[in-house]
Amino acid sequence: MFLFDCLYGMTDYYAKVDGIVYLVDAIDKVRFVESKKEVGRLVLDDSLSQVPFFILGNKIDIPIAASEDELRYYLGFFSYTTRKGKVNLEDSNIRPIEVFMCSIVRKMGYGDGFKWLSKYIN
Ligand SMILES: Nc1nc2c(ncn2[C@@H]2O[C@H](COP(=O)(O)OP(=O)(O)OP(=O)(O)O)[C@@H](O)[C@H]2O)c(=O)[nH]1
Repeated sequence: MFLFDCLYGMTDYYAKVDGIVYLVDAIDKVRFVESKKEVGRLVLDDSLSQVPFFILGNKIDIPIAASEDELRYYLGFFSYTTRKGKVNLEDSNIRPIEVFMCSIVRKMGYGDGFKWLSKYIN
């Protein structure tokens, strides 16, 4: 099961969650503050602490879209992501977390995110 986007009131389902995908509109910069709060809430949720998490910044086909680094910065993940290779989690408490950019209408980018996520799901 994946948690997709912000799903308030779904804590009953958290025990079954294999991965979290949080979709952000990369052109709606005014709402980055709201996204930062929601992402922070999910990241700090103890019941999801081992769950791989990726953020998808959508609409990169539009020139004013935030870049990947901007999104990392605005969501508070600049030095916190685990990068796109696979991290060995066995000897650490690191939780896989990463940012990917995509354009859903152009059908590009999100596949990389799901491939990355699949490395951490048994
Ligand atoms: N150019 C472009 N447009 C997109 C993309 N993804 C969605 N849209 C369009 O953006 C418009 C608004 O859709 P969303 O951004 O999903 O908005 P929403 O979820 O309905 O509304 P909010 O939750 O308020 O953001 C629709 O017309 C979509 O077709 C994309 O990757 N690129």
